[in-house]
Amino acid sequence: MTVRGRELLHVDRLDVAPGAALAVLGPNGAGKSTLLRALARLGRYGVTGDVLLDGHPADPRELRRAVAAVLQRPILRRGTVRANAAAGLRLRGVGRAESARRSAPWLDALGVGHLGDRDARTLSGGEAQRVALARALAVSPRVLLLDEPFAGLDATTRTDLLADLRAVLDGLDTATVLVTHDRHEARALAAETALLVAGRIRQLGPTAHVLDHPADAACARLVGYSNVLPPAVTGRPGLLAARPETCRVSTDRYLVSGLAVRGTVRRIVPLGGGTRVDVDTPAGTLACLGPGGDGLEPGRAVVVTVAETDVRALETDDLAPATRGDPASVGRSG
Ligand SMILES: Nc1ncnc2c1ncn2[C@@H]1O[C@H](COP(=O)(O)OP(=O)(O)OP(=O)(O)O)[C@@H](O)[C@H]1O
Repeated sequence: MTVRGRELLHVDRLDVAPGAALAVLGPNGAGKSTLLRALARLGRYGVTGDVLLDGHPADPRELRRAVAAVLQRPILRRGTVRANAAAGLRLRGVGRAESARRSAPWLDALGVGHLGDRDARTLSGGEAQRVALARALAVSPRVLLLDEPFAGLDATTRTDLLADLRAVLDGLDTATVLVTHDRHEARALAAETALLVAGRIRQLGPTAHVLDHPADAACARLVGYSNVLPPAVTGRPGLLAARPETCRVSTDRYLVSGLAVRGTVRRIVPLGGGTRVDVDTPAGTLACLGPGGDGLEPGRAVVVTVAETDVRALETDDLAPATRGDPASVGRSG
């Protein structure tokens, strides 16, 4: 997919089966929204290739009928919640009474049936997003495109909504594509996950596997294995990666087992449930997330340690952040 000759997205193939959910996880600017626009054939882009429905190339009209989308900021119209939930069906030419009858169960399924008479513009962010989802699902879409719909919600609201949506989708034949930069959303909603970096899919497979066995440094950072260690530091072949949650800061000079990297404390960052200690090492700054930073101060010589079971070996040795135009290399994992 190109805009004015610049390639924004280069995806060889991406399949989502009826009833399945695929998460596309990528950092800001990776091309996630562009991918959804490509799937719905929206916008003025140069597109090479096809969007297939049931194996047949679909034209923009067919796609408009088959696809429903929910965006990060729900666009609700003036009027009641009930009228908003029915709006998608009304747009497709369904009569007023029939639209109301068919959309009401979706408001119930998403836990906002009791708000039917409320002015939609008085809803909280979480409630509004539930109404937007009900409106999308009411048209019985064959394809549901979700563009970071949970991003603006607080953690509890998001967790509840993800669980409710997952339960609703489980009973449907709808193929769902969720784009997000949050790996927890991918885990909560999708059986398969694709990692999109700089417009290309770098890894694709079962969500649990992709999130725990990143293929390269860019994928590792995306799924929370943000401490990437080159051979020069570990003395082992190939790149290794570890999650900050599994890295410990030790003032002990001797390590019994696992991986150890010497460094000096850069700063200590108190967080909600613990402390992050940033340690400057020859591998760059490593983050260690744990219960406390007691007895540590900036400048102190320490050792960052990781248990062997928490270290992941990356498939490629490319340390450089991915840039647009990299050759495509898609790891199918799992
Ligand atoms: N119409 C356009 N014209 C020019 N560049 C565009 C256009 N649409 C998108 N881009 C560029 O394509 C890249 C991908 O944009 P996109 O919005 O798809 O990223 P994203 O992964 O959804 O990011 P975010 O998480 O920040 O929303 C960005 O560099 C963006 O500036």
